Amino acid sequence: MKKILIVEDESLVGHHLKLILISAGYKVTGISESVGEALTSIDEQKPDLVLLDIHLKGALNGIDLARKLTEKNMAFVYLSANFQGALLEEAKSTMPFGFIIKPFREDDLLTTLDVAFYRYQNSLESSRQQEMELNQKLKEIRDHEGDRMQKLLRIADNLQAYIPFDYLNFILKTTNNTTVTSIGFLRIGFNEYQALGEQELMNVTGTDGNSLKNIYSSLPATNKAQYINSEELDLLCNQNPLSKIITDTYDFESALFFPVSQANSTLVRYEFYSRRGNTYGQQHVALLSRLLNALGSVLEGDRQNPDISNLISYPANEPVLPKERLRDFDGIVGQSRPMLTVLDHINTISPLDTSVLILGESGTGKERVAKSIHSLSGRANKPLVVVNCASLPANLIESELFGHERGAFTGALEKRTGKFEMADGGTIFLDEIGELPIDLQVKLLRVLQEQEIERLGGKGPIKINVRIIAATNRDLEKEMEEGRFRLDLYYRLFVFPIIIPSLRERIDDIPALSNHFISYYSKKYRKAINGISAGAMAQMLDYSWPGNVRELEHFIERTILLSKTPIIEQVLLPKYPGSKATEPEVEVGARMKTIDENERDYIITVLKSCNGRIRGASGAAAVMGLPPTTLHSKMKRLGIK
Ligand SMILES: Nc1ncnc2c1ncn2[C@@H]1O[C@H](COP(=O)(O)OP(=O)(O)OP(=O)(O)O)[C@@H](O)[C@H]1O
Repeated sequence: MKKILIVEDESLVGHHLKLILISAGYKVTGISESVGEALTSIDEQKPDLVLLDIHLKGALNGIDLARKLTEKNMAFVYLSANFQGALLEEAKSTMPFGFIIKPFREDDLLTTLDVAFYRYQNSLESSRQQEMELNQKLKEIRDHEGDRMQKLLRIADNLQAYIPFDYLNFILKTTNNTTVTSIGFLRIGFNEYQALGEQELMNVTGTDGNSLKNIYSSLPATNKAQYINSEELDLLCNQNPLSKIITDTYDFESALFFPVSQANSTLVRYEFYSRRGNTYGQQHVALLSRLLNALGSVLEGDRQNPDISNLISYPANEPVLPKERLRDFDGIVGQSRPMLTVLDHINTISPLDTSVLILGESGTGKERVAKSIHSLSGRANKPLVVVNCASLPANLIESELFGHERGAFTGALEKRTGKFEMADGGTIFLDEIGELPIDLQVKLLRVLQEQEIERLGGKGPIKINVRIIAATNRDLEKEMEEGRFRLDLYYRLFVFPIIIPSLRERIDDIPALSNHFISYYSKKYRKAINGISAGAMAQMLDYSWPGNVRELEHFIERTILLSKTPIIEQVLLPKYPGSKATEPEVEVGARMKTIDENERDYIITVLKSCNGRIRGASGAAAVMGLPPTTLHSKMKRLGIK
């Protein structure tokens, strides 16, 4: 019997809830009226889920309690009379497993709990599975013959999907245990990193050798795990000069430190840094703690040769790639920071069988992401069936999805296999799920729950094994409020959402996407066009792209068709966002710039848009998709200072 704790300061409501839950077959472990009471009760009774009101007796409220429950990895559902604006946002940030709005209908309460248990179980299972995989990976790294730099790099690369970072710094001790040094990996692409040993650190931070030695020797010994966010990071930097130079150089906003005592005592601490605020929490510390044995022995093989002088054996400043995990995301172009987060999510979710909900404006690449998840999953050799729910006439959707028997309705002359059956063993991609009529949403929910379908006019249910990926550009929360989308279906699908940013939010991707489409369409239309001028690129970077990548793609296609020069010299985009793009005009007979002149202009424009920064995820090299050293030599050749 599942156990639920009710946290509610109005005793009438509390007792009413208790009666409903008991008659639905739950065990109610108690009714607490304050956060303190609730925590004691949780320790004693170990409920499976907590149903909590936001307003409680005492100084702390339900959101404070929720934060503690998140740290304990416990399931909880909010219950409140008002979730408005900021309060709702704050409540959502604690990642609840459901919301119930007072007054509620009994049915809605029970469905929400049912869904919450399902989601909790699902997230638990996927995190267990991921943890097992990570443990296994760390063992493989330990047993693998290879140099230490590759080992550290592979550790960093494997941790990325679980603990996102822009920089992972390993603090290490030398053989005699007296000298400390560090090796850091700065993320510059999906699985591309810039290695920073002592020399590189001195170069990028402008610190001289003696100062760096002093910094290392004065590093505070941190023996406990800690995560640090925003303002606290400044405080930490005051005490930790190494964190200070790293944070100042790369504008980090949060950090997580985790000490590990390595069997051969060479590795002392993992330091994760992120440019996003509030990236780290108790769940990351808990994960690292569970991996402590694996992390503690991962460099064990180096016991015979614990000298770290061979660490920096790579050509300095060249990006390093781990020898495995080279992912091809099925043609997804873009390495901007928001896009790297999307790629990380794809990488994590693909091997699991969980449903995925892809959210994003029209033309952002939702279908492309769905294809990538399918092709990276264990179902890749089975079909991926794409259904656009918006383009099907309402009266045909059901037979289209579930199929029909001959004679099931007037006009059903032949038996028809539905899309779900076609996708058996594979994946179905339900695009524009927000358009699905409400009665079919119930049927879809049943497919998700029971993994079976029923053909129209059929004799009974048919078992199927299909993974569902759904996508929408609608605001589903608003659709639910207005009664057009079912809450239970939303939560079933929302187990793993992937949010694709609009192109406006990742302008760093515009050069790479443009070059990709230029090369694709110039080949397709057999035109010798191989680049775009700096001025034209600057205009493209300035435009707001309301139609996102699709608009960019169509624009380049038209430009290629009309262009008469080997380099696209000029583009004419609307001045006001929202107005229609004008067709590009091509200069005829004008003096053409040389390729070098164009390259020079392009590099200068990108450098300007990156505030002169070359390295780093938002540096010019990353924007152009070049290693920083290559960019340096190009700049030297073209006389750019
Ligand atoms: N990151 C990307 N890299 C390469 N091509 C992309 C990328 N994102 C989108 N595209 C291309 O842009 C076009 C639109 O993408 P897609 O159809 O996946 O968008 P969508 O979000 O599903 O749109 P809608 O909501 O209108 O269905 C496609 O031709 C797709 O291949």
